[in-house]
Amino acid sequence: MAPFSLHPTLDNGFAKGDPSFPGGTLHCLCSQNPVEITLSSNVLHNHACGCSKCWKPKGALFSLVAVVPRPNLSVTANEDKLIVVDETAAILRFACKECGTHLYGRIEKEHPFYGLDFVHTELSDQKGWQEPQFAAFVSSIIEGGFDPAGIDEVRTKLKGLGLETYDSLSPGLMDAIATWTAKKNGKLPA
Ligand SMILES: N[C@@H](CCC(=O)N[C@@H](CSCO)C(=O)NCC(=O)O)C(=O)O
Ligand SMILES: [Zn+2]
Ligand SMILES: [Zn+2]
Repeated sequence: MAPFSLHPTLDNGFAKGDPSFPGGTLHCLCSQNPVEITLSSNVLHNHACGCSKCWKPKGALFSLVAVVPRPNLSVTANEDKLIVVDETAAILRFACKECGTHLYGRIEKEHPFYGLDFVHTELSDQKGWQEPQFAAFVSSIIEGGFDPAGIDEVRTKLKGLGLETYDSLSPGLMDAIATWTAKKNGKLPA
């Protein structure tokens, strides 16, 4: 198998975050007039995502993506450079039109994760953000062109980093989605 990069933050191991970290700023990769967002809290559910929609740094197989309550996110510089990459997706991903970096993803329709914004903490210069908790949508990297013969090696590397691997989201998040659906369709009390 040719060498591959899971993600620059994962390849050589990563440090645990600081549970009392108060939040900070994230910025796109433009050298001039970068778009900046400010988070007023740490993130939750940080995870590696192999899906084709989440933003990945160049050469990486995975995205690192986390959520933050929507009221805790504000765009604090150069908002005029943001565009939505796919208006049809559930998660509307706001990207810098110059460098292509996704700053945040927001849900505007009825959805189990309505009220949570999706962010990439690697875009921050600060330390203390929650560390990755698991790897999601691992098989989806094949949709992106990864050789299926190498997928066991990918799962082994992720597990070696302490990240359990799933081909959708983690059981906790899948249960949260199922609970939301059951309440919506009346199978469970709202
Ligand atoms: N195989 C597909 C999977 C795409 C997918 O369903 N992605 C998830 C997770 S993104 C963050 O964890 C999702 O919820 N997508 C909704 C959206 O992107 O709007 C693929 O690889 O494309
Ligand atoms: Zn940019
Ligand atoms: Zn994803």
